[in-house]
Amino acid sequence: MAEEVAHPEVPADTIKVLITDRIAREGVNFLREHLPDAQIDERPGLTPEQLKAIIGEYSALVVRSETQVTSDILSAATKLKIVGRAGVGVDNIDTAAATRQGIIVVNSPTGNIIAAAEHTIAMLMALARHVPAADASMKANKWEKSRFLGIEVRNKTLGVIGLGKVGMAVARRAQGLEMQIIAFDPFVSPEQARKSNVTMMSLEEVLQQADFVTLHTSLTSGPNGTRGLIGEHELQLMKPGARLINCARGGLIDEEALLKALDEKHIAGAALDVFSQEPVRDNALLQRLISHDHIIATPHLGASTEEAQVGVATDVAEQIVSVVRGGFPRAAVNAPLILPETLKILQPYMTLIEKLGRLYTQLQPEPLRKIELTYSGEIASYDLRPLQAALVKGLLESVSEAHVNMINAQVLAKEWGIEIVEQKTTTPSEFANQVTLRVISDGASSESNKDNFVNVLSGTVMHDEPRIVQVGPYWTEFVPEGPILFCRNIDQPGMIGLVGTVLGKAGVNIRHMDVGPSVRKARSYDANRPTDSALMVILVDNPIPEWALDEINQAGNIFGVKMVTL
Ligand SMILES: NC(=O)c1ccc[n+]([C@@H]2O[C@H](COP(=O)([O-])OP(=O)(O)OC[C@H]3O[C@@H](n4cnc5c(N)ncnc54)[C@H](O)[C@@H]3O)[C@@H](O)[C@H]2O)c1
Ligand SMILES: O=C(O)[C@H](O)COP(=O)(O)O
Repeated sequence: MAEEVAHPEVPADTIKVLITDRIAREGVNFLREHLPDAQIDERPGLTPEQLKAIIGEYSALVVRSETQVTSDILSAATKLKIVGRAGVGVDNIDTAAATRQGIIVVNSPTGNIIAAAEHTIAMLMALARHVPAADASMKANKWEKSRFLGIEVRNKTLGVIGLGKVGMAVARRAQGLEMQIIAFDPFVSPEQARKSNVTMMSLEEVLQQADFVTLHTSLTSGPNGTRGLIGEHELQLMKPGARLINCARGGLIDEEALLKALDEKHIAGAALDVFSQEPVRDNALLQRLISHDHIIATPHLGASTEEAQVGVATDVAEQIVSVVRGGFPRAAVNAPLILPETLKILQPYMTLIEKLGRLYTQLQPEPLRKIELTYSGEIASYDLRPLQAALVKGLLESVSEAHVNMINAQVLAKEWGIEIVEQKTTTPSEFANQVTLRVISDGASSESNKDNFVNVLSGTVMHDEPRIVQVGPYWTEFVPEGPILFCRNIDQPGMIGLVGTVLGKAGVNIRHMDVGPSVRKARSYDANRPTDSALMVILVDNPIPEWALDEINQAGNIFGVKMVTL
């Protein structure tokens, strides 16, 4: 049974941050200093069951590589906004599940590069000179000078697999040791590598030519993933007597195959900081591996320097403070990066487009198939992903339990079978900047349904305030806010008076009213225009009683009234 966090005096809306792996004090202090009203709980060593039992209380979770943030745990994380990984690798976090739930996952992409690179060099030298075994021998009161004959690394070839941030830092340091560097990384161009005196080759060539092979790719699954990148075949390709180093991720090496290659003395040794299961304690295969004479093992210490731990902890703490205060993270693993300046410009359009979505679902509650979103004017030149997210939020939140944000909008739209197609033109249309939705719904009855008139919704922003300017086939202009009555009628004298009288009788105050002709007519005055339908948009101060809606609906020449709340 999970131990409850006892804070009975804490108000219900207090922000709570849970830290489940040990992080540097500086990170915890940063959180306490910048979120003075928040409750910061450090609970290292929780079992998955204990974590699941309490995670529902928290807005933010901070982990390193030990806590497994699985989809099962996230399913209980109803208030969670952000998972902060104080480090680089996020393979212990189910980011797909977090994305579906709209939870931001952030990491510290650069905080521990040097630490990891230096540990790799330490492993390289330890392998070359048998440092750990010699030390153990000394501690056993022996003096085995001739047993520990080493090799020099100068003029040897180091094969780097994964020439990213850590891989490149290792390459630079190894060049300082006068090693030749060859590398395999399908995403790095030979020209780019040449500038750093690194020769790119195929994986096979690197394995065949290197005296030391060091792994620095992230761990990914799937057909082109890196899981099991170094298996029996690859180990056999390595030069006889070569040495292997892994300070990246355990799953990159087939550990059984490695044990075999060592037992057969095909390779001379391996240095491992990471394992397919961590901690390795009760795993028989890993126990055999780490106790092998030609293995040097460390318990995932790559990032364990004072400097790196302060760096990653404060990096993640800063992002948590920003996100729980409604801002944006610097290094989100699952969110688009939108600059604050851009976001300021987009904000009123986000409100507008969310309201257009809400208006559509309330006027026309039918399953959607496709939405064509057209942006015209200068607004079209911005990164508009937040607007698409706002649309999905508007469409779905009034009809479902979904909590939509920039993280999960695309996934949710897909789950609901909604295809969103964007068109952008910087040439202004009717207004300087305009957003128009064209909706293709699933309703077979759409054409025949007399209430179905909302296939187009359009809006703009004036003085930083959203305005809806077209609803279906009608021109209009109103601020989408609060309870609004939509009433379609024959465009003839007396209709406004009729509706106004009923509302007066019901004691409903009209805040704003707009009567829009059909778009087939010009917005300007034309005494000879033919009789047509019109749309009354009536913003009211209080909800209209049912009987008053019925009375308006049943009056002659009115074909459809609908109340919405925006
Ligand atoms: N032991 C530790 O404590 C420790 C510390 C820091 C980082 N790491 C791990 O080190 C690894 C590298 O970190 P990084 O910050 O350099 O990441 P990075 O993303 O900067 O670099 C990874 C590189 O791998 C390359 N790559 C991807 N697929 C590949 C493949 N199939 N074959 C070869 N290369 C491939 C990428 O193109 C990229 O250049 C990660 O797994 C990270 O989790 C471990
Ligand atoms: O991915 C990382 O940042 C490293 O593997 C470090 O992991 P750790 O924070 O658990 O030491």
